[in-house]
Amino acid sequence: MKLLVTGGAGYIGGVVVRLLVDAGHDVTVLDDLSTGHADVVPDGVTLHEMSVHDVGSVLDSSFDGVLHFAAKIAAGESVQFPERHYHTNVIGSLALLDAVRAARVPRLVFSSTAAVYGNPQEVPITEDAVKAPTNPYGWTKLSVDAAIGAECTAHGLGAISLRYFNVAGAYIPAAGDALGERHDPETHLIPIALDVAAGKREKLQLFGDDYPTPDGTCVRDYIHVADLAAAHLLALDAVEPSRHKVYNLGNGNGFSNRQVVDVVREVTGRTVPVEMAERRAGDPAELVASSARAASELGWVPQRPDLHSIVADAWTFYQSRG
Ligand SMILES: NC(=O)c1ccc[n+]([C@@H]2O[C@H](COP(=O)([O-])OP(=O)(O)OC[C@H]3O[C@@H](n4cnc5c(N)ncnc54)[C@H](O)[C@@H]3O)[C@@H](O)[C@H]2O)c1
Ligand SMILES: O=c1ccn([C@@H]2O[C@H](COP(=O)(O)OP(=O)(O)O[C@H]3O[C@H](CO)[C@H](O)[C@H](O)[C@H]3O)[C@@H](O)[C@H]2O)c(=O)[nH]1
Repeated sequence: MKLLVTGGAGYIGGVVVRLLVDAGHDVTVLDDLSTGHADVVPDGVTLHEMSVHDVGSVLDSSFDGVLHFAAKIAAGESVQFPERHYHTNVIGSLALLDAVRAARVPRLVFSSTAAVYGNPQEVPITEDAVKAPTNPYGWTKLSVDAAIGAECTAHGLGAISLRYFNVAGAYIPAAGDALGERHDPETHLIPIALDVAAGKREKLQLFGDDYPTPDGTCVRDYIHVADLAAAHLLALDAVEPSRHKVYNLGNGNGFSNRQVVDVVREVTGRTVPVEMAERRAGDPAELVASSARAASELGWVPQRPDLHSIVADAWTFYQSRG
């Protein structure tokens, strides 16, 4: 298939691009490099360095599908600067839908998120659970999911929203460069904890220990980036015209922030000094996925569900970067 990948120079999009190219697809990347890196895009893949708001100048009827990763991603930032998230995630995605409609591109795979659920009434969270985001980031993704659903009904697009839980780890291929998280500034727990383990930061601040969870810190469900990426290839094959399908992607195992730090200590063999800090605004207490629908309908089976291997791959990548 001829595919456009927005955000394909980013952490997750970059791994998906690699898998798509390996599977023989003809891939084009659109990315403004605001958080991504041009060196992630493989040789032979065209990179349009531009904003998703201008995607209409690139997309034409020769494309068979779009995978849409380009977004602002930090939930905490979205509380302080909601306008950034609405501008990129909502207005940018509406520009993409306009371009998809104009060019009659038949397939869309969208990066949605566990943040659409907010504080769940039950865990594990199924796709039918109540959606009550606790931060603007989650609201932007929920509103785009709704816009995509309406687009499919009205105009015949076939789309899949993949609701990722917490993506972590690195893609370590047998040959070629490894790909992992390189956000600047970094906001995610695991890469920050690795920074502390490596001595690049003095200590890890843990945001809140008074949540209604077993040890008081937030609980998350970590999914290996390579497992997550594999789901996108399955989704491309599962798209059906005029339908919008939604799948949660996680391992179904919750780890508290303290437990994550313990795993980082075990994997690295280093000390990770921790300092308790205030809650970070917008954080839901617990996000753990039921991915039963993705298993039964997409045939998706994570190959690296163990948090130790996820952190070990992140550490291998971290060390490879010196
Ligand atoms: N990382 C996670 O745990 C997680 C969890 C759930 C959902 N997601 C979603 O997955 C997607 C990818 O996340 P990621 O972790 O790879 O983040 P990332 O920041 O590494 O990648 C995002 C990419 O989009 C690009 N981009 C941002 N704004 C753009 C714009 N206006 N125009 C064009 N390109 C733009 C960035 O340069 C970057 O390359 C996002 O949509 C995010 O919301 C991520
Ligand atoms: O220095 C830090 C960084 C994070 N945390 C805590 O670690 C947990 C995980 O935080 P992350 O920032 O790593 O991830 P989030 O759960 O906030 O969000 C991530 O996963 C979500 C899905 O669950 C989203 O889609 C989002 O894009 C992605 O950033 C939270 O309780 C957070 O407060 C700390 O205590 N200290």
